[in-house]
Amino acid sequence: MTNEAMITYLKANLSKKRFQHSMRVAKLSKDLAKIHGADPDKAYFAGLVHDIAKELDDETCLLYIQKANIYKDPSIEANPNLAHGEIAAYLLSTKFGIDDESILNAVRWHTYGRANMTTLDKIVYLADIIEPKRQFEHIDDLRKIVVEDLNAAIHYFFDLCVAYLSEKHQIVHQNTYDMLHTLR
Ligand SMILES: Nc1ncnc2c1ncn2[C@@H]1O[C@H](COP(=O)(O)OP(=O)(O)O)[C@@H](O)[C@H]1O
Repeated sequence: MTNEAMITYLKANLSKKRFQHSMRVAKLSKDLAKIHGADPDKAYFAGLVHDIAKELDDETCLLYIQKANIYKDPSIEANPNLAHGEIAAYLLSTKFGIDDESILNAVRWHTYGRANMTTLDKIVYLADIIEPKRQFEHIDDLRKIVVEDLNAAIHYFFDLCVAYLSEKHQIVHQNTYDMLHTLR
């Protein structure tokens, strides 16, 4: 599937806000791939499609969680839409014929990470968090660290994320701890 065809699909099927976010994540993922030695075209495409399932309601997410046999971490039990990355990878492979595992994995794990993240996984995970329209305390520091060192950026974001999630009384997905323990 070409970038153009996917952009047309996303424009027609996502809200304007989500579509524009996806375009920014695609562009930033491509730029980061050039800096950190990943494939810029794969990074662009993964960024483009990362949120293809983000606007599904909880009922539909639960359906796909069953269908795709997605592990029901307590954080997902509490918030089925948290699994939108894993659902997106399932949809991209079954409905769009995308078979590049490195792209599917970057999409699959973009929200909570996984053990042994690849450079492409890290790029899409971080691009989603720091795309130009995001705004939160310490984001400018985080943006600098992302350019220097992807692993350090993930550690830095984790501390912010834990504080943010505990404020919202949300549970950190187990994969996020696995990601941190295996970063290299
Ligand atoms: N339960 C969770 N476990 C681990 N990481 C999470 C969890 N919820 C959110 N995150 C991380 O925090 C970021 C911001 O979360 P949130 O504001 O809920 O999502 P978004 O702004 O993408 O809609 C996500 O992109 C993800 O990296």
